[in-house]
Amino acid sequence: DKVGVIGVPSCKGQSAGGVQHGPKALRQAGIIDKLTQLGVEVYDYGDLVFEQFDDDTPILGLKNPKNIGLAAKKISDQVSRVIKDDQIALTLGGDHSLSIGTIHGHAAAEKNMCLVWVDAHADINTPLTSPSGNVHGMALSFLVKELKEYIPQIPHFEWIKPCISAKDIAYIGLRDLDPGELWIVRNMGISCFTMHEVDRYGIDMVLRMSMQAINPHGDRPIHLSFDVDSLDPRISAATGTPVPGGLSVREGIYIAEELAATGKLTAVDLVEVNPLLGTKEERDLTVYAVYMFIISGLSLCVI
Ligand SMILES: N[C@@]1(C(=O)O)CN(C[C@@H]2CCCCN2)C[C@@H]1CCC[B-](O)(O)O
Ligand SMILES: [Mn+2]
Ligand SMILES: [Mn+2]
Ligand SMILES: [Mn+2]
Repeated sequence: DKVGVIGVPSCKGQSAGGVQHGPKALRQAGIIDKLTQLGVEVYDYGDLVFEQFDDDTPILGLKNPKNIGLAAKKISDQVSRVIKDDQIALTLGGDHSLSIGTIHGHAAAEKNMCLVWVDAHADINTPLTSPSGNVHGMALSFLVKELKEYIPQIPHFEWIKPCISAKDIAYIGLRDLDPGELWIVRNMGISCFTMHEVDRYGIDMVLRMSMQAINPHGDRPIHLSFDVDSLDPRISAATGTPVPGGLSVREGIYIAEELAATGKLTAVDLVEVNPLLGTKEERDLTVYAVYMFIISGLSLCVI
């Protein structure tokens, strides 16, 4: 397989400075060199450049609508192009609001795609249920067809077409949801494997149940959106919203390997690495965990 790497130095979906340096930190870890050494054909599209707009007033509490809405459009177009070029779109973030663009772009290129969201959080607050106004916690609400009636008109978001159904999504690693998200996940029937299910069934069974739910015939392109805060903070402290009791590195790697082994992995987001948070050791460990995650997975794509 071929892999197209897209850097997205986004930070406006949340409030901790530094996450925009995630792409640089992941590149410096040597992801591209290692994949190349392993025989993966890698195309590096560099980092997307986003025009900065200072006149960006919050709307209904949602912060940075203009910057995020316009950035997401660029991301969507780029991811679409990469997938249409028959490459796996590997997006290096940046905060999780970038997934508005990557999932929208993936669906534009592969309308039958399905989504595995690995995260401590559901990131499905609507602008009206969000406790923070940070778009990284709302990304999915703009994309899920069944939520359309609950989403108010947001300037610069009008171009976003909901492109995925609740039944096409599987969550893994959840352990910190807001009340509005809990209602949505329960009432929309989204497959949800929290850390409780990971403890109870083990990661292999959780993956089998996830695929049974969203990709039973193994014919659908898979979008894997990986928030580094899905991992336990002891191995991924350099992130904006850490939550105790997360996945081990081995569980994370297993997810990447199993999804890659399906041969249907078509897009991967690596998000929320913030090199400015935590000590140097914590940063290096966080980056290394993401490196191991992606190398283990994509190196299987060579076979
Ligand atoms: N649901 C949230 C939102 O702001 O919407 C609230 N939460 C922080 C809050 C801290 C106090 C205890 C309850 N949680 C962060 C999350 C977004 C994470 C976005 B991600 O991309 O990092 O997953
Ligand atoms: Mn998270
Ligand atoms: Mn997230
Ligand atoms: Mn986070």
